[in-house]
Amino acid sequence: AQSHRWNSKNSRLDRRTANVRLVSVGSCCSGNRKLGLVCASGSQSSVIDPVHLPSNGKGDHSPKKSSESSLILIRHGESMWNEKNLFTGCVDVPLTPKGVDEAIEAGKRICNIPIDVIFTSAMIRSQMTAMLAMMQHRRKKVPIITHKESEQAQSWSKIYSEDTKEQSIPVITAWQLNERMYGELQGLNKQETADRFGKEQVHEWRRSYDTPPPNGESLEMCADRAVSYFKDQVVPHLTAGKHVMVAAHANSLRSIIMHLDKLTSQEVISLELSTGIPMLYIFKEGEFIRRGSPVGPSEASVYAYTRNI
Ligand SMILES: O=C(O)[C@H](O)COP(=O)(O)O
Repeated sequence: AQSHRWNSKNSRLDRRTANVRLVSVGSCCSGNRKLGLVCASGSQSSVIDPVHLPSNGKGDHSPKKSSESSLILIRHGESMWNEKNLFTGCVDVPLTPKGVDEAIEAGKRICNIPIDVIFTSAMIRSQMTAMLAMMQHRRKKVPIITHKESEQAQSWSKIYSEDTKEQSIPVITAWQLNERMYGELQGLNKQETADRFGKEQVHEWRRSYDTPPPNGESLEMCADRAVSYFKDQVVPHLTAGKHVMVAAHANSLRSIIMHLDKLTSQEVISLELSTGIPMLYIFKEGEFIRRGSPVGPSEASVYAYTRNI
């Protein structure tokens, strides 16, 4: 398990949900597929918060309409430059085999959470993470990257079957969700850079809100594009009752979580995201409620699942 700190004024999880895991506990008597949470604290384990997905008798467990939507945020799995401890930013590098495994594991953790639309950045490490995670999804719908970069791209990628479309999940790629541009640090080794410029200076570049790296983006500048895109393009889907997954990057997601959790520029300094660990929010009546996060380096990731999804 990787170390993970999610310290913020709004992220004090209900300890009741701490250290629980989402598991399928088989079908209950009415034939509904019941999902529950196994509270794995200590030696005791019990199923809490059972969730019933209505069955239409054909084995389809599409969630009943609810006033809630789920939002999954996930940082890409380990990339080849994460492994080399290099500043990556907007350099488009792929996952390592470990990053592939992290994406597959993430998919197992979210395999029962409904997903209707996926957003990724324009970078392969976030797209690989989304696709690999979706290979584990229970509904086995096919994630399809949408192409609207030109009229020809849009017309040449058209799907001419409503049934096939029904069995697909649109994947929308957006440069606005790319990692913050690390400027003249891109490609440099993080430890060597700290040795050269000082640990405090590099920490300031990496984690502060308004101090940009040399000729790069500050978190604030990254937020200007990532949070604006989230509000304009992602939130309307949630408002329409669609369940959304966003696969992106450490800092583009830090800027979005800062917005969701209303973190101050001081609090966001301590917000760290591990590679490949999904985080769950519930969107309800215009508000975002954190429903799960990894609670610590040695505990299973936490998904407190609401009754209505
Ligand atoms: O761009 C990178 O180097 C990593 O994705 C994030 O780097 P950071 O943890 O230094 O922000």
